[in-house]
Amino acid sequence: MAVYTQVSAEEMGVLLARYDAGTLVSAKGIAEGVENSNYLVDTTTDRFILTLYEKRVDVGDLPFFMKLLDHLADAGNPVPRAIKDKQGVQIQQVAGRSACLIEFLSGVSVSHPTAPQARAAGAALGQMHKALDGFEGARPNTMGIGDWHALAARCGDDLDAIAPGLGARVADELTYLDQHWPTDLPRSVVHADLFPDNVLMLGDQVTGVIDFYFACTEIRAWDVAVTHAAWCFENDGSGFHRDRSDALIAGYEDSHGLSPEERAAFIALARGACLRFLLTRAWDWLNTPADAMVTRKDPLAFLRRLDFYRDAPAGSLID
Ligand SMILES: Nc1ncnc2c1ncn2[C@@H]1O[C@H](COP(=O)(O)OP(=O)(O)OP(=O)(O)O)[C@@H](O)[C@H]1O
Ligand SMILES: N[C@@H](CCO)C(=O)O
Repeated sequence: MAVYTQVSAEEMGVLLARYDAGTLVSAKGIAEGVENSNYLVDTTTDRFILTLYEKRVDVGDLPFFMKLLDHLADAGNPVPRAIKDKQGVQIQQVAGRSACLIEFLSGVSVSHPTAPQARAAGAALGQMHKALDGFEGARPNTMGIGDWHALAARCGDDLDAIAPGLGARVADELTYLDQHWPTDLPRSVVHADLFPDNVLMLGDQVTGVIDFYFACTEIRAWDVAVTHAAWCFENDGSGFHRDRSDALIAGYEDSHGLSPEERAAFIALARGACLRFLLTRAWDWLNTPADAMVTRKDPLAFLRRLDFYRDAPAGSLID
């Protein structure tokens, strides 16, 4: 479920009156997602998403996210803008939460991408990276390599309760990444969470890229590595799909491209991507009661991916 905060029809009506967006016809809570409360809002003139920002989004970051989405949309990327009210305001207060009325984009997210869909996702990522070259906004990555030691320490011995030996495996990986993490690759603002559930598609076309709430300034190729780890395996981390991998990288090459230095660092970046999601999932796993309404995501799905990248011969994935 992802409706933590209830919004009454009266509150919804008061909100819509601030906009040139028609009057309320219906509003339904959206079940998908775990971070924020989302409603599908139909008015007499249009359809919108109403997002209320919950615990994980720092409201101080919202102006950065709005500027980023406006910049990407202006450059022709299929990302949803936050609608401006009659006064030009994008960030509102609804039911005690910061909230935005957001453009609705059509399409559905795929759970088992085909190679053509992976290619389209790679191309969409490259187009965004092109548009972000020179973008002036910046936001530190709060889930980057500098944060993984502390996150692992916070999980502590409980990692072994998820899987025997996981704590030692994480410690070894941190040592490897500290020694092999690239320091001189180009950086830019990146999406940082381009999983299939954050890409809306119609057939093989990308119709929407959503959920920019982890967007940050990072090594640009890390975004490719995150996307690769998210798209090229079975959801439980087993079964690497070589066809999706080739297609994803070909799509990215079509629209942006990787330098030889980025290619050389790709496996280390992908191992870092796996560790990031392993650790954040492990933390959530340990701190979300098993009977909570939110579905916990399996940290071991990223341990399996990590093992795959660790064992992949250098240059075997993207050459
Ligand atoms: N602009 C949009 N247009 C159409 N549908 C959207 C849009 N934004 C969100 N959705 C729908 O709402 C669902 C939840 O949105 P989202 O993934 O952003 O949730 P979240 O809780 O913020 O994040 P997370 O995926 O990290 O849990 C999406 O799966 C999608 O179906
Ligand atoms: N996409 C992430 C959740 C957001 O960080 C995951 O699947 O673990």
